[in-house]
Amino acid sequence: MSSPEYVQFESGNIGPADASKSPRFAGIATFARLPRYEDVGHADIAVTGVPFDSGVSYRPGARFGPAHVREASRLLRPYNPEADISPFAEAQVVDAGDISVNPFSIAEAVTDIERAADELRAGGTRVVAIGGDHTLALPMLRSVNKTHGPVAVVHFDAHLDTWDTYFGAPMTHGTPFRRASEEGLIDMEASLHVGIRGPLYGKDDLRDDERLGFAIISTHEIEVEGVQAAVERMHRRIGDRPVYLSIDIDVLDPAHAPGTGTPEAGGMTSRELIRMLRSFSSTRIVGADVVEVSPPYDHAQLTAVAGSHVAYEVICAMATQRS
Ligand SMILES: N=C(N)NCCCC(=O)O
Ligand SMILES: [Zn+2]
Ligand SMILES: [Zn+2]
Repeated sequence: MSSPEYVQFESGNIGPADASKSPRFAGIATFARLPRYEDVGHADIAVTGVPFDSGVSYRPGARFGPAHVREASRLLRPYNPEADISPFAEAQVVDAGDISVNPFSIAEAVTDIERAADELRAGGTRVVAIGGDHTLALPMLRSVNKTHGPVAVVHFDAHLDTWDTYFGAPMTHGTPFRRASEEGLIDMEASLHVGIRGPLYGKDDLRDDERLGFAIISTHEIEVEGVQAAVERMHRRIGDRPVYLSIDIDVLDPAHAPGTGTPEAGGMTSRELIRMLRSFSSTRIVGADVVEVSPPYDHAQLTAVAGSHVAYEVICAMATQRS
């Protein structure tokens, strides 16, 4: 068994295994069949898995998300015609494997994730984390903050994730953005949630959320005003600030992404989400995550295909920018 033949671009970057030379269904899965970090030794952008779901409040399983997304990402191709970019030629993109996270202690796992993100980011590499549950956004933001200060968080999700505690636990998948706001990690003039919908605990959730520094573009608003109007409003708020993109796959309707822990009816289509993500190509993205893919509730890789394409679009938007 030989190792796959990677594409060598004129830019010097090493791309994915060549699907015309080694079948895309063969070999150990890396994201988009990219080389592993250790095969290249440096990276502009690193995809890393965070197999952690001890922060979920309902259905578990997202710990298996990274492996599932990698499997479904085998079919991604190296040229994105809509964005007119070959992301893996423009930037050296690698799969950095999974972060070793403690499944029995959320506090330790959060420390593990922050430390691993710090190490990956040390040489200027930008990290795209594949979850895992949404708890991981907190340590990712803590890491990014050390370089960039408070960033514009653009958070695609059905849920606010600015709740306070569950059973007294401060770090869960429903609370990362409240903690991040309290710690001064977010730019309170420029952060927003996109795709919010579904029942809340009460009106105070919205009052708290606003006080914590978030604006909301709801799924309802996207439906009534249209995707383009939502994109324009989003970018008016972000301006030219550094952006951290956090994408909970449950922002999609359960018809597009059934494999997730806390599904809510009436969500966006994957087409709408991809269109919104493409608008970030002119934005300085300093880090990103794609979270909450839970394979036990998935069917026919629907959610993993959506997750892998979402991560690919984020990489495309990042690839022409320098950190
Ligand atoms: N981050 C996600 N996916 N869900 C948060 C739901 C929190 C709740 O149980 O109300
Ligand atoms: Zn959610
Ligand atoms: Zn979430």
